[in-house]
Amino acid sequence: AATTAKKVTCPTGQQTANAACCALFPVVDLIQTQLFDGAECGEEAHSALRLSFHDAIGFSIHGGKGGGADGSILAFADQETIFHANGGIDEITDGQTPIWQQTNLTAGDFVHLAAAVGTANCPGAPRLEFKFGRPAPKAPAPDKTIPEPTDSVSSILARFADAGFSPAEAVALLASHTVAAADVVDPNIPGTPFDSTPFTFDSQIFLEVLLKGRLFPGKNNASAPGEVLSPLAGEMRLQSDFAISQDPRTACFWQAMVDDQLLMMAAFKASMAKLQVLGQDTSKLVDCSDVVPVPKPFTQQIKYPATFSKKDVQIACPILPFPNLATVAGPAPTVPPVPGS
Ligand code: HEM
Ligand SMILES: [Ca+2]
Repeated sequence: AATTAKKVTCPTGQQTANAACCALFPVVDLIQTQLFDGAECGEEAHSALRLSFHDAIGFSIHGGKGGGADGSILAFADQETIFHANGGIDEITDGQTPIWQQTNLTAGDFVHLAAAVGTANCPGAPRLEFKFGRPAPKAPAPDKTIPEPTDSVSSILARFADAGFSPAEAVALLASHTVAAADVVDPNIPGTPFDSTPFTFDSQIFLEVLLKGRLFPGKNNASAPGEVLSPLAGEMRLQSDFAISQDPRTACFWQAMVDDQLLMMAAFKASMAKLQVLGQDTSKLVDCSDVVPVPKPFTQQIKYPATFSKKDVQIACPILPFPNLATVAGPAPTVPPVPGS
């Protein structure tokens, strides 16, 4: 039988496996009230997750790049937010800075705790790990470490490999785009989501990116660099997501996620655990994962958006069967923007 782990009760009443983690419960509350409008999976939670990626990926397993998941993007925001790939990131660094300054956390601990808490606000998300104790960042990350939607699959996979991630792990991390919207790809239509359910951590993103494209969400069908035809009005499809869904090196990892909530959750959790300690000496970090809120589950089968069916799927994985999914009734939807930008 499993042994019951010993827990300590914190002055605030919560329990944790390690007394050092007690200091984090008030920070989690602060983040929820001041940053996430009371535990919402809204624009700020989405942006906090994106921020953790843009912070951590400035790292190479071969050395010579940045400090990884060290919070440099927050501490040196004036320098890193200028990078082209960080377009729009200043909104969340500006939002986090005054809240971070109310805490005793280093920038790295704050950025990666906020990402874990924000993700937990999204139903269907896995409960991400949180490791505590990153030292203060030494320097900003160099430019050109963050993949862009105009990049080729080869260049994206090469960048992920350089940071220590396999193609399967890169696809797993892209589950993040299930709770995501674009503000700056087409600046005329801020808050344009990547799937029809940007407040739910479901596998809808993996399905919708495979559907035949029909339109651009821009005014008068205008397109912008980095996007390709999307299946739904009001929805944006990143060129990189589509290319990765179709490339023989990644297509089967992509398709395997469609309607496999548990696979997606487990793969995303494992890859995020790696991402959020990139460049850190993990032997010096304390496991404070039990301060991260437990996300609400998502247990439904996903569905084709109304009017879509299997005939609209651009299947690129010849070896896996495609799941049988129902179609939502009614006319094709228009996906509303994510408010708050
Ligand atoms: C191939 C790699 C990737 C590319 C090219 C890419 C590109 C983008 C772009 C262009 C946007 C929209 C930015 C805007 O216009 O506001 C975006 C949003 C986002 N990305 Fe990625 N991304 C990648 C990987 C990731 C990863 C690995 C994560 C997290 C683990 C992530 C999390 C997010 C989130 C959560 C948003 C939504 C932010 C919001 O709604 O405010 N992305 N991504
Ligand atoms: Ca979604």
